[in-house]
Amino acid sequence: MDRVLFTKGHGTGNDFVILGDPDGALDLTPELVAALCDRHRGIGADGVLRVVRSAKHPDGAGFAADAEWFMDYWNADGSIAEMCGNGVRVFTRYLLANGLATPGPSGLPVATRAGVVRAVIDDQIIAVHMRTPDVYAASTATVGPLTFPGVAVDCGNPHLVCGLHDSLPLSSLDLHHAPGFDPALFPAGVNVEFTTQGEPVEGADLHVNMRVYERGSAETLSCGSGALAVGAVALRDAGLTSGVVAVDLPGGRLTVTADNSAWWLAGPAVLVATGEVDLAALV
Ligand SMILES: N[C@@H](CCC[C@H](N)C(=O)O)C(=O)O
Repeated sequence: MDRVLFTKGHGTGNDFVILGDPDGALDLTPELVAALCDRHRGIGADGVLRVVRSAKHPDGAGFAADAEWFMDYWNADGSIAEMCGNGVRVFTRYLLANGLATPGPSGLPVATRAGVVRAVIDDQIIAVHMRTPDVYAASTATVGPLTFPGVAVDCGNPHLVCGLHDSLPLSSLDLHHAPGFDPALFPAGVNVEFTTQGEPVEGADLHVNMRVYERGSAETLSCGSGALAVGAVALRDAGLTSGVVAVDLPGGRLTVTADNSAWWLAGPAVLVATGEVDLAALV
């Protein structure tokens, strides 16, 4: 199976190579994923989404009764992650575009390593009912000589949200290298979000600007689960248990809504290309 069909898509600039593999026949390896995501020698992406029937993947089989499709998510370096908020939204767009699923009255269930989430489609915007983020510990991140206090948040995958003082713009951070973090608190690594408070925007209770350095993918234009973590910390810091948080990232705006303990992540999800890749030419 040297030649394989792929689709390229993104959610607010967080881009993915999507591989339709309903029966789990593809021998996806860390090396192959890293080669596909290589922006010079491969297709180029922040990660790979394998679209596989839950029943046909060992990590998805336990969810097969609740969700037909499993998002097998891989970071650009070939590592596997539990959750990808933008990935779920792009994955849903792929299912719809290829006639692989039809949303029911309560949306479209998608299985992930962090459990089953539900996507609701409103034209260009896809909103996902995410699991409740758990804000659980104080920690720090370092960028060069700078140390930033932060808060650990579990969104199914690990996050560390660090608020910057108003005097330090987000653009001043050098995120060419991975921020330092406490490996005792994050033994499997962590996605690090840096935030500043935004000006008031219409339709949102809070507005936050954010940059992210993702575990396994370096700095990306957007991170959905990161935005969820940032939204949870912003609401907590404002003393709110529900509300709407507009999160502006380099790739665009995501909206986090907490409503009666239900947490939603919403934003655009776009498919931009389809093609055929010669796997033998990659590695
Ligand atoms: N960009 C994703 C998160 C992808 C996984 C992350 N890099 C990890 O290793 O946990 C998102 O939109 O949530």
